[in-house]
Amino acid sequence: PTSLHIEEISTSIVRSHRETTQYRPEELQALRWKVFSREEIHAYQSKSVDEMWQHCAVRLTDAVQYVVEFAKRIPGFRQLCQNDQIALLKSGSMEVVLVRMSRMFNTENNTVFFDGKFAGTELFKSLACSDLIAAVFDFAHNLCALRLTEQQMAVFTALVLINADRPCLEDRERVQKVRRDVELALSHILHRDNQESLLHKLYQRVPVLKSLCALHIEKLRWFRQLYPLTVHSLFPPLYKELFGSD
Ligand SMILES: CCS(=O)(=O)c1ccc(CC(=O)Nc2ccc(-c3ccc(CC(C)C)c(C#N)c3)c(C(F)(F)F)c2)cc1
Repeated sequence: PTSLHIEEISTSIVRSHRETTQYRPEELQALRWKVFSREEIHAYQSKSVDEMWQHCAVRLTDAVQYVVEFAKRIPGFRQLCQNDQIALLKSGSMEVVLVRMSRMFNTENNTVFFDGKFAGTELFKSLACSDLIAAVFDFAHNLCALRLTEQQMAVFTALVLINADRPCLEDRERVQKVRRDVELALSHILHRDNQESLLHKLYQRVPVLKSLCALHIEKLRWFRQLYPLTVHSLFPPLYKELFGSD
């Protein structure tokens, strides 16, 4: 592909990213000191396990919906067969949500944007998943420290999604072809920003992403054993489709 073609791909992915994030970086920046009061934190901590899980599942599904929209706008994604589009989203959407979380992390007070304000890990106590929450916060903190630009974030998240090694793919070669262009787009952007060293650091973070998603699925299995009806009747259908083992 010509460098013009790669430029076009970068531009289109960056536009798709901007169109599919609920908050602009400057909006998140302006909100960064809007933290929950002690009373508000106490109210979250007083929720029952199943209530808090349901609340978070809804919030997570909102963020995932934007990632589904982002995927559909990545050049070449819609040309993949339906099965492969779903397989890539099933295995990659949570990873993209977690990467995007780094844009809404405040490293100065270790808080993340949730439900309209910035929350620390203690707010999620009633989930009974402190290890998962701690790992999600650590990941967001580390990635936030890399200070990715929106363009770098956009192309990196496209690369996280377009992965030919995912399970249950029918046409791997086709996925690899689409991935090739996204890889070139990321190298092009990092070269232009004179930050080639970031590529290695970003690839180093991918295994942590996988372990985070595996931990999330493990916790969901644990929760579903305790509260089958909550998952069955109160969890968003998309959440169950993407993260439920059925
Ligand atoms: C993403 C694009 S954006 O426009 O920048 C944007 C768009 C939306 C938001 C707000 C937002 O959705 N924050 C949020 C959502 C869910 C969760 C969360 C809650 C619980 C769990 C545990 C599990 C048992 C359900 C997990 C996990 N794993 C994740 C979190 C945070 F991780 F902090 F707890 C924050 C922030 C920026």
